[in-house]
Amino acid sequence: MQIRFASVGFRYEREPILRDVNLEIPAGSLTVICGRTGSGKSTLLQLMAGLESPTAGTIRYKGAGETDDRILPAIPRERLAIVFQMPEAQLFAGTVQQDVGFGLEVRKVPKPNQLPRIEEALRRVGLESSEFLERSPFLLSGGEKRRVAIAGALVLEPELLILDEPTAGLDPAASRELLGILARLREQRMTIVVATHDLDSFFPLADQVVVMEKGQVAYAGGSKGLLMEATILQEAGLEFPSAARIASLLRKNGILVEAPLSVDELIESLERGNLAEPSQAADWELIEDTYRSEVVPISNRLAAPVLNQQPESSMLHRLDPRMKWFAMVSLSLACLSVANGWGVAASFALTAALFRFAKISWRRAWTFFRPVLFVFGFLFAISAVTFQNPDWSLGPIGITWQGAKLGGIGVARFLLVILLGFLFTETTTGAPLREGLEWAIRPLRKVGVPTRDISLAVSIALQFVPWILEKMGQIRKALASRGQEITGIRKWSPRQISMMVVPLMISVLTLGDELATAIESRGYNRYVERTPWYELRWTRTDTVACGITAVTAGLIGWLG
Ligand SMILES: Nc1ncnc2c1ncn2[C@@H]1O[C@H](COP(=O)(O)OP(=O)(O)OP(=O)(O)O)[C@@H](O)[C@H]1O
Repeated sequence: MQIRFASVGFRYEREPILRDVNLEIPAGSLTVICGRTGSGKSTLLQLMAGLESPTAGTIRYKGAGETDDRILPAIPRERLAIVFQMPEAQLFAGTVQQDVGFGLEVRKVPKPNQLPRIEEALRRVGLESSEFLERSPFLLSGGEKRRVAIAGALVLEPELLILDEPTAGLDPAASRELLGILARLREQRMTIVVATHDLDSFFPLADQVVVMEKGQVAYAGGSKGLLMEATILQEAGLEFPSAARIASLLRKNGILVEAPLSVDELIESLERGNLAEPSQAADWELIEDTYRSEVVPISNRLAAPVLNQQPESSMLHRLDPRMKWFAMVSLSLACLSVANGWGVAASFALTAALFRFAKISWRRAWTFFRPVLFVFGFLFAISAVTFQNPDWSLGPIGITWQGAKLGGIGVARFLLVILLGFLFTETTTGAPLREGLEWAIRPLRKVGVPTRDISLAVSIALQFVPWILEKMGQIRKALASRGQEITGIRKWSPRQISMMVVPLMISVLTLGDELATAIESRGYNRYVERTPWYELRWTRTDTVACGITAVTAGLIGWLG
């Protein structure tokens, strides 16, 4: 399958993540996408897999034997498969057979036809079905889990296979096996796109290398061409592949080598042992020189990256955390005390103004609140229902306006408190949040309250919420990539939630375990005084903000 990006742009929130991406992925090729962390590789892959839509430009796909290229959804999504970073965290079924067969189940492939396809997918990734079909995917080794995840992508027989960091975290043997699998898939003319930092492994395999820098394509072309323009790799903050570094060093020391792309090629050319003139040039010049003597490959340096993705911050971000704790608690109490529509309206208006002031994007807030709104809507509905003296009825179910009003106000109060908590965590990072709380509750230490444990637990718990939501988004994308595309309210159906629970619980437990180990390994001791690395600093702005908050909280309390 051939893929063509034409002037593609993308943003999650305000800041552009990708800009003016023009790229062609030839059918049957293996393309390697590299770039420093945060340069937009994973985002590019998700657009390619149709899990996100470009905010500018188009992505066109042309299948084997097709005359015209098409955009999604005219091209069925099952022809594009993606395997995410650390896909093992997204395995969820009880057996390998169920996990690999998930995409077939979703596509309602008849049961008798499923098993041969699952076995074939396992064979393609080098797993013996008789040994693995009935095993739990959670009890496999890291390399085996990753192969199961790839089999889950291959089972729908896609024409395009996208892999994000496929060798990350694998030992050298597992990595080599995975490279062998990809080499075989390429021989079968599958189009493969890999985002990776592991240039040593992928350079020799790549038909095309794409270098991403700050959301733009800095280079797209052959791997030798890239080494001929070695400064591009340097500017993109990437290491040269070891074979290239060793080759240039050997050249410097008088041993001529043909420009190798892999260590194997290097050893082969060394065995031939042609001598070279010693050189005094700089490392990157030597690398360019070494590869320039080769046949001229395709190479095209593209638009110079200009993006600066510094996150925006507001005055709310800069306020002292003690002031923000005070504001959150006093405004939350005021919101909880409102008992009429005016109070509710004023509190929402204030919260909306604070969100705007803090420059929190509506899209992010909406992602956070969607699940909560569903629960609150349900609570509101049941508070309005009555079976005695209804004001209005639909069959046996009656509605009272009084119940609806009281339920509405109750739900609004709690929603406001959650909104304020969200605002607080969005504008305060972990260390200030913790220091501020610890300062406020420190006097309780005298009466034996473990204040340090409490502040640590609260700051971790508050930051767990956005993390969990982000994880849920990733799992939903993983399910969508395997054919489970659910939109609207059905995203929150019991079936959908049950499928997300297993990988989510595994992620939460793993993170909890890692956090506990990290805290322990850093020598955390609740009884020992530690040096804070965030210094609390109260300024005049904080005093003014405190005054405004107190007045506003009083006004809301009075109005409500
Ligand atoms: N769901 C999201 N919401 C908002 N911003 C995001 C989201 N996902 C990624 N980003 C931002 O987009 C930018 C590019 O991220 P991306 O994951 O594509 O980079 P990457 O090159 O794949 O990095 P890495 O090598 O670390 O995986 C980063 O600044 C990141 O913070």
